[in-house]
Amino acid sequence: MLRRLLLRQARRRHCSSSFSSALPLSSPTFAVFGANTGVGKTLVSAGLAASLLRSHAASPSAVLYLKPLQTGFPADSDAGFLYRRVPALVRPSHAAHLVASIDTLSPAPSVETPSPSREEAAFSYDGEGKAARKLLACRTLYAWREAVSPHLAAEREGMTVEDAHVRSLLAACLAEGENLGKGEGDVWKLVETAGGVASPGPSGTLQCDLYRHFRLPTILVGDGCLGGISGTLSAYETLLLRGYDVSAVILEDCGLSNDKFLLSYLRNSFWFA
Ligand SMILES: C[C@H](N)[C@H](N)CCCCCC(=O)O
Repeated sequence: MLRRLLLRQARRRHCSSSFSSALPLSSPTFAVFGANTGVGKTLVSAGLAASLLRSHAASPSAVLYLKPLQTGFPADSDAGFLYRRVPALVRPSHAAHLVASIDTLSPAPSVETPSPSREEAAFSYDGEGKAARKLLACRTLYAWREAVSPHLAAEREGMTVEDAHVRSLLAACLAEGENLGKGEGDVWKLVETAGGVASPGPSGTLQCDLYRHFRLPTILVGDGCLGGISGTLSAYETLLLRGYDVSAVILEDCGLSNDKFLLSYLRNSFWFA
């Protein structure tokens, strides 16, 4: 259901910049933004990747997960989380052969890079019928050691990156991802941002501005905890004001029914009209 909704949104995407027009519409591509850090963007990305890869149809044949900015690395590695956890989530499903890979393109000099810098693992699942081959590629673009905001890590660790470089490396990875499926089925792509919608990137530019050029349809991971209604609405409106299409708002249930309030508020709001 969510997949169908996201697919419809991806196809409705307007092509208003050189980056977005370069992204083929056959590859549903989503930005995953959060109302704050720690709200579960990586869990949602992992769940989405697993549910796409569980499909026993040939398509989608691949999921490309990109984490453009990772701090706290390598202890914090959202790409690592998907690489380790998604194969286990695929396991109970249908016949499939999954190849998962992980790599990091540009770690700061202060980072102790895992060795080898690229890993790959293959999984075969028992099941009936013809096994569909699937790929999961998890990639971190820039990584810093300290678990702080990217602008601060960049300053402290002497690796600042200009916005144009972040964008062009991201664009190159998205374009390269086209070859993942080898034409056997759609390639879905997820771009998980760092922290909240307005958390700064390495140059200090807010990430909601940094990635605006791509015009990616967006999944907002809201906050189901106390204070999360306000945080989620602020994040949502921050995205809408910048012209993002927010395809879905997903939040953890912390027992406060934040989802019910948000749904009823948004249904009656100017934004939803
Ligand atoms: C350390 C970990 N990687 C976090 N997700 C980074 C979050 C940065 C948030 C910056 C901020 O908005 O104050």
